Amino acid sequence: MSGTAIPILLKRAHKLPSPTGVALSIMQLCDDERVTIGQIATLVQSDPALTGRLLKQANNLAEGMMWPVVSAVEAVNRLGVQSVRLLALSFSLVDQYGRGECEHFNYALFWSHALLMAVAVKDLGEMLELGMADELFSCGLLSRVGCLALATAYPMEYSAILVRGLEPRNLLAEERKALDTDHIAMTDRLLKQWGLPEVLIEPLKFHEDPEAIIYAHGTRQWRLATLVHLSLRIANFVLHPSKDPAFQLSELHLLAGKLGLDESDFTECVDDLLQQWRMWGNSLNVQVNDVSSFAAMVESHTQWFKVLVAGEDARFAEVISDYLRDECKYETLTTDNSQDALSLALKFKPHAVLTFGSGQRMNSKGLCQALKSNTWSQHIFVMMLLENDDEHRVLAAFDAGGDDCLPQPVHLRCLQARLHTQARYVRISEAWERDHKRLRMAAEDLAQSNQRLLQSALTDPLTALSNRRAGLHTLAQTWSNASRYSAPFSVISIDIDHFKCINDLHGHMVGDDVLKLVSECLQKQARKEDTVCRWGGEEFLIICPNLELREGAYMAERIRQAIALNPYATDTQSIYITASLGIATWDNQIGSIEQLLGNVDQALYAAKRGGRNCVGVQAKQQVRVLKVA
Ligand SMILES: Nc1nc2c(ncn2[C@@H]2O[C@H](COP(=O)(O)OP(=O)(O)OP(=O)(O)O)[C@@H](O)[C@H]2O)c(=O)[nH]1
Repeated sequence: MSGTAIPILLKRAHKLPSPTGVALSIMQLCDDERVTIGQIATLVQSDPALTGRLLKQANNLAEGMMWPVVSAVEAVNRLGVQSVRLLALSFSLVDQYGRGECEHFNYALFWSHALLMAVAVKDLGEMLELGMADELFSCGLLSRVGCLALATAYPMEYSAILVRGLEPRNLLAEERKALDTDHIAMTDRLLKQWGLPEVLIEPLKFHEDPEAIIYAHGTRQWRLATLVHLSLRIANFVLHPSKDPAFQLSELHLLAGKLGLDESDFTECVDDLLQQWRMWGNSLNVQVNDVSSFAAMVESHTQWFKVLVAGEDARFAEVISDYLRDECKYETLTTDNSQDALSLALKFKPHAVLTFGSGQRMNSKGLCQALKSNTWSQHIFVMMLLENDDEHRVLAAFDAGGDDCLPQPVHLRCLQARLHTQARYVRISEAWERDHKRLRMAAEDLAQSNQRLLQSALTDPLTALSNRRAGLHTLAQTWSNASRYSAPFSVISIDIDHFKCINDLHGHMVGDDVLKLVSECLQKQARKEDTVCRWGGEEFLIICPNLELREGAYMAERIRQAIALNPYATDTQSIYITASLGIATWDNQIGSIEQLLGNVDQALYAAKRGGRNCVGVQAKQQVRVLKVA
């Protein structure tokens, strides 16, 4: 957190969410190493609501055991001291912060969402063996407590941000701009303060943006961060349904798949956790929606799967089509001839084609071959319904490019099961495709940022010339070319004369402008193949490949004149600028770049000593200064 915000936050620290009463006493007591279970249980008993909730949680854990947990001592024993501490904290926050001053912060929705995340992180986390149930529950419940903290500490300011309904990424940026902190940082701060395990806190930082996860794929930390993100998406799916629930669902299944959860296990688990969410909602007085089962939601959003039924027997085609529409909620079309089937496939873009018949109007084998030979239709799943399942017919169906076949009479339930698998495959592969596209875009963004970073690391910000580091790199390349092809090259150093006086007399801003003016002048004078760089302060270097000493000396002299003839004009006066230049050329005798640069320096110093505004030339261990008559 930077500058001004610390005092503001410190001033408002007392307004940040914190447990009170019995919960606070329990937390303090649990932090004492000598505490006994009996002491904690006595404290728990002083709060009947808390006792009831802990008993419920302990009995959830004890599911399948012969005797239910009935006393506070047993509950504390079963849950463990740390779990009791975290649960007391969580329940206390839910009780106290059900309402508040921040106008556009929906407190009821916040807790409803948090509770659903809590149950999701706990249930899925247990299934994936990522931690202890109660720790996972508290971690899920408080994973976005930073939002509540901002609403509590800055009610007016945060309300003004929330009313704009920003996307998560923009919301974070706005929070930082207006409050100099954000809800992710606040969550991190509070959870550390409340003593949640560090291994659970760290992954929470990435729960809104899984592409930013820094952990290696498949590690425990990666799985935790992905789990919390999945739980966030489940809670969003239930509480903030989008215009495209089928899309949201396919994203959920893809994420679950990444965590190794099988689709039917996942559906079952979500159904179970929705039930728990309702139970917890009642017990904690948190509002919960009356949602239909998750399995039913999955079922009702499979409508997008489109099937073209193309069969010679139009009546039978209608029967299949009606069944798929009514029972599976698929979108269907029927036809009884091959030609129409192709044009319908082009317009309707079905995910699957069911075809049967080998008469004049409908040639299912021919239709299958036509679909599989066109690029636009190759991917369509083609199922052929055969008159019987003799080996010859089955092999011929696959030879024609069919993806699957069923013998007639068709068992509609079997057909449904096969198409359902295909629909699931299509849904996952579409989601995968989107995921892949997002990753590719993220990789492109990263490559561009890296390129910009590299560029800025090699560029002088004031003059936009190559900087010293880039200059050294070019020198090394030029050196290696010269050694390989025995092609000479020259290096010219340019140092503005009495630059300190310009700064002292006219100020640094003018000094900067003069540096820019000189750099433009150098670029104009340099050849295309030369590299002009800012070597430091008021010194520049030009690396000139394939330039002998004689021509190099002419070029240096030309540059000197150009600088001298190009004064810097202010509104009131012209500032005359001169520079001293040194030049040296590579030859086989020079053993290193440092030696060559040393020669250029000698030439430059000679020019300075020789009265400035002139060119020093270093050749064959001799230095001379070119004097202009
Ligand atoms: N405005 C401005 N001044 C700079 C920058 N970098 C270095 N300087 C100044 O450049 C001046 C260089 O001064 P000196 O090394 O004494 O050289 P000089 O005054 O040019 O004298 P001679 O080279 O001996 O002719 C110092 O005052 C630096 O503060 C810059 O980016 N902008």
